[in-house]
Order: sequence, then C-alpha cells, then structure tokens
Amino acid sequence: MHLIAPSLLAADFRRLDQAISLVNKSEADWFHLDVMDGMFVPNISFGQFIIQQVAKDAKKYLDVHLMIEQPERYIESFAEAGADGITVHAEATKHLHRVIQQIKAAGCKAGVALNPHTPVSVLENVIEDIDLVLIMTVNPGFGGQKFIYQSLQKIRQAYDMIVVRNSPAIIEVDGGIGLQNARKVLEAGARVLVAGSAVFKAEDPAGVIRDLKGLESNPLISV
Ligand SMILES: O=C(CO)[C@H](O)[C@H](O)COP(=O)(O)O
Ligand SMILES: [Fe+2]
Repeated sequence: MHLIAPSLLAADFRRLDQAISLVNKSEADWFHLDVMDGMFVPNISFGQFIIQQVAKDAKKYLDVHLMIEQPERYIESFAEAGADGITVHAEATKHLHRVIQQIKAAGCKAGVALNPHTPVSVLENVIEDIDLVLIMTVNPGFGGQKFIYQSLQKIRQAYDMIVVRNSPAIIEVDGGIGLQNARKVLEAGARVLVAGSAVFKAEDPAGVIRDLKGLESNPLISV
C-alpha cells in the first residue's frame, strides 16, 4: 500500500495546530517536514525548534527532509527533536556514506534525496544501506512548483536499482504531486507521495488525502 505524506510547508503557520490535527485525523501516513537553510536552497523555512513543537502533537511518523548544506552538522539534533526518518541530499555532503551511518546511529531511518539533475547512479554505492530514496520532482526550495515529467524515468531507474540490488529502500516522490500525476508516479515505482499545495491549498484537505490514499497501489510494491 502506498503512503501519503502531507508537507506542512504549504500549511498556514498561524494555525499550525489545526494543520497537525488535520493530518492526525486524516488518512495520511506521515508528516513531511521541509528544512531549508538559505544556502543549499534559496529559501529558509524552519528547523529543530518547530519540529520539536510539531512532534508534541503529531501522532504519525515524522519524515524530515533536510535541504541544508553539510547535514552531518545537525543529524543528532534533528533526531532529538523527534524525527523518525531523516533524508539528506546527495549533493549537500562530501561524505554521503558516513552521514547515512550517522542517521542510523541516531536511531532514525535514513533517506537520500536527489535533485532533478542528479543521476540515480550516485546511489550505486549506498543503495543497500538506505531505507528511502527521495526523487525530487521539482527543484527544491519552494512549494507549489510544477512537476518535472522527466522525473518519471528517474523513478523507474531507482526502482530497477532497488530490485536488482535487493535493497530495502522505498521510493518517495516530492514536488508538484497531486491527483493529476499521482497514479503515474505510483506506476513508475513510488511508494510515498509527498503533497504540500495539493493538500493544504485545497478546500477539503482531508478529502484530497483520502483521494490520494484511495488510488490503486502498484501491486509490485508490496508491504
Ligand atoms: O521539498 C519540498 C520543496 O523543496 C516540498 O516537500 C515540496 O515542494 C512539497 O510542496 P508541493 O507539493 O507544493 O510541491
Ligand atoms: Fe520535501
């Protein structure tokens, strides 16, 4: 069954408690939390403090997407803030293998994200060690952008690598995902759908989550 991870980035932060409660009560599986440092990406969002506050009320898995340079500086503090899974960008560190071990040592699931221009082949030497591959389907930094269609090919490549190498990793897709393209990304091999604007800018966010969850899962992707 595929999983839905609403991104709080698109929520109204004046009413963060309402957004958390909406996700708690909905059919969503995870909270997706986008951390941006103004260096790796042009935008600055929030950090450990906000995640700590979210963790107090969130009743679901906290999926932390770090869009920060040298994420190795902050892994333990995000784990302490309440992250269940931490995903770092392959482009943001010189020592990807070491950071993956660091995330696991901190007690979290380890994910690696790839920008749209980064080939799947950079995962060649870590694919067996990771729990999640995050294929960015927009250039990271902002919510509400247009889905990049060439990403479908990358999802298939990542899926093939996972199968051939017998990796435990699942594929998450992030950026411009909504009911208009979710079926295609699931068919390509995605297991987790991140959706920010499609959920929180909708009139009925819980209804959108229900519809995304109700889509047919790819039978090849079990568990
Ligand atoms: O990582 C991200 C941006 O860098 C966000 O998770 C993503 O953009 C979600 O927002 P939307 O669904 O509106 O595209
Ligand atoms: Fe994200």
